[in-house]
Amino acid sequence: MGWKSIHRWLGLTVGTLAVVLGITGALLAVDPVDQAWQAPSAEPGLTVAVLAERVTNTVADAAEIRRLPSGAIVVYSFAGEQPRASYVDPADGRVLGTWQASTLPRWVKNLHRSLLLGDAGRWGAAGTALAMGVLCASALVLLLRRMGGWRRLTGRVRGTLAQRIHVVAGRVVLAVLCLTSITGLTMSASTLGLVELDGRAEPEVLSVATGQADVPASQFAALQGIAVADLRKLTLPSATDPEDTWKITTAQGQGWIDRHSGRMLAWQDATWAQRIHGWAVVLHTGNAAWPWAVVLGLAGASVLLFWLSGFVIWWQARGQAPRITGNAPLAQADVLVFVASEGGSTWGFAQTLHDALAQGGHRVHTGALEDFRTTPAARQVFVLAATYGDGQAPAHAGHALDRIARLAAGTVPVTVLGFGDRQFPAFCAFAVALEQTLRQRGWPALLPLECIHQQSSQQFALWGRALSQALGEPLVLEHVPRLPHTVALRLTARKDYPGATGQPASVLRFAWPAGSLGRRHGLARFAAGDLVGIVPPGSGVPRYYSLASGSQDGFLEICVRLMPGGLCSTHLLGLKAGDTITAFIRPNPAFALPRGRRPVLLIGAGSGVAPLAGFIRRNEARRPMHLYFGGRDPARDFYFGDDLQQWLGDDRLASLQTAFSRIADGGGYVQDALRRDAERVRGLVAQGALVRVCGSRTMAHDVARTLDALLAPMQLSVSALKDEERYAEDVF
Ligand SMILES: Cc1cc2nc3c(=O)[nH]c(=O)nc-3n(C[C@H](O)[C@H](O)[C@H](O)COP(=O)(O)O)c2cc1C
Repeated sequence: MGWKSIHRWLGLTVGTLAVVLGITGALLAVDPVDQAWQAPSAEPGLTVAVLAERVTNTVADAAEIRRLPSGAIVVYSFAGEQPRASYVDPADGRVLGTWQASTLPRWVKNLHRSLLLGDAGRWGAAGTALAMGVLCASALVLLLRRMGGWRRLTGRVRGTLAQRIHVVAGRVVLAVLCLTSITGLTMSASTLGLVELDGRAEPEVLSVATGQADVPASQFAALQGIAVADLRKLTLPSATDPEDTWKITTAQGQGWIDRHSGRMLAWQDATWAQRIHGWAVVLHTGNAAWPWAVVLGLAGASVLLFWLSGFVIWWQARGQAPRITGNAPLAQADVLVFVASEGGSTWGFAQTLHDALAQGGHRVHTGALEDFRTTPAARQVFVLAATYGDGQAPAHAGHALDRIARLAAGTVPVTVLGFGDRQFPAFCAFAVALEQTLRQRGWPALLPLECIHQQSSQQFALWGRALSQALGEPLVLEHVPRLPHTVALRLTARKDYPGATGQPASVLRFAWPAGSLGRRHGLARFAAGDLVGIVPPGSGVPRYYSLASGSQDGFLEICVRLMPGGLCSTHLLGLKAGDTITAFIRPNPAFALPRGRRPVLLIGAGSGVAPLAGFIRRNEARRPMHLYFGGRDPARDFYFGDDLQQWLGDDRLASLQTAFSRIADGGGYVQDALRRDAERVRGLVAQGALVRVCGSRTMAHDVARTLDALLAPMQLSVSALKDEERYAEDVF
């Protein structure tokens, strides 16, 4: 069982009890905070001798003086037969008011300590604390794996909202939760009698009358050397027993003092078990320092957040869990498909491939990559591998690469298909490593490695076409991902362009429905650079377009170029004002522009200028934004051209450089414009500029190569900028 399973199942089961302990713990943290405000602490340097004198002067029948961990002094006395506990001011011994152990109902403490089940419940609570410890340890392993090691622990967290909440909260409170479970276990060990704090007998000592007048407490030599800061409790001798002694307990131990002479009669050092227990209590309850109690309270309350977000993560993963239908037995299959997936989506693609091949008459077996093997019956092997944790394998396939590297090469072709995201510097790194290892070992391949960006169904379908050709069989890979809730959007305006190479294009503006999914539901907020998924009629596969507007603009705008034979672009370019489309929003947080004053370098080609135009439109703060636009012909594909001129005029756009490749003196490609402006580009990067690139994959690749060359003298590269989260691409 891996760390992930341990974490998941412990979290889902014992996690519910941990929520009870967390919430009650958070409530109990109120007490130390409350007590810290009730009474003052002793002045620094005050000795127990002086304190005892002051208190005995004001409280005639004082029986015991306690210093609470908060520093407040409480005196226990008797009013007749009635025991009483009062706060006193250590400055003069004045009684300040009645002391109460807790302002909370007793059952809260009992619920926390024993789940309201008495002794059996104490074992239950201890077991839960142990489970919390294991949850924390597994969380640390998973956190490091997810983020790609210690060095990246503080990096940006990616994933769904629930995943981000779980990971970010984990980074903040994991250490505190670990500590509370360890200290909780330490305390349970003594409450349950597993550890004896002090097995020694008390010394048999008595006060001896000297015949002279008794020394007053303020002159007790034994008490003069002890600061109030070290005091735990001071028990006064009984008024009626002349042989009774004073007894003092401090963090260091306990001592017995002659009531007549004030001499220390006996002293016992605190045992190690007592000292450790003392620290555990302080750290677990926060009773010695109210700010720590606040931290503990927040950490306790966060357990509920972990449980809820963990539950959502489990629920979502459940929906994507591998459930391959129609799986042929391994030994009989002529096609084997092996999958490495963290979030589960790659299994969906595997199922699509599986079904298409099975429909073509193949016997297909699909399994997890850690079970990689070939069989005598296998004719083709496919490996579908996602990359995680900044270039690493998904957790379940952590050892698969090493295993494959040790296998003797077979003769059956093994084709790798990677799944990743270009926003990561190590794009599809695990698939690349698999491909390299397989080729180095001598395995043949039917097709070279292909990497699918952001789970693109279109890219997968294209790979399917290449596969169909290579196999010499008809094969269509139409992967229909699970779609989120969609809404109908109504076209309100369009601006048409002749487009380059005879492919007309339009900027389409849709009204954003304020009611159903719109602004009133915070969930549906979107920003320029996010994606709108459009489901064309007659297909379940959405096509994604980058948004040129944000919800604050009050409309949704995209730039669409007609793709020859393209179902969605044909549908969109055929729309008239008033027609509707079916759509949903897919956030693209890695491409979003963080707020700030840092300059922004925007590089876009063709319809790729759309999200960049959206950034400029919202640049009300007039941060310096510089746009490099690449097109073919200003008369045909200068999308947003009029808007850009207007934004230049009102300073939303600081500068605009264009390059048109199909006209004389047009300036070539956008990367040529960057090269011409090398000094300026370096200057902007030196000022901390953020870079956003949007356009075709080839264009993004050429821009990255150009910038690598331009930045080399600064010992910088595109990959270094990506590491610093200053460089993001949106490619299609
Ligand atoms: C936390 C996290 C880390 C990721 N790290 C990388 C990475 O280093 N390189 C990459 O190309 N993709 C990375 N991705 C993107 C995933 O590989 C991509 O979304 C993939 O399609 C997920 O497939 P799965 O759902 O089967 O796990 C990461 C995604 C997440 C959530």
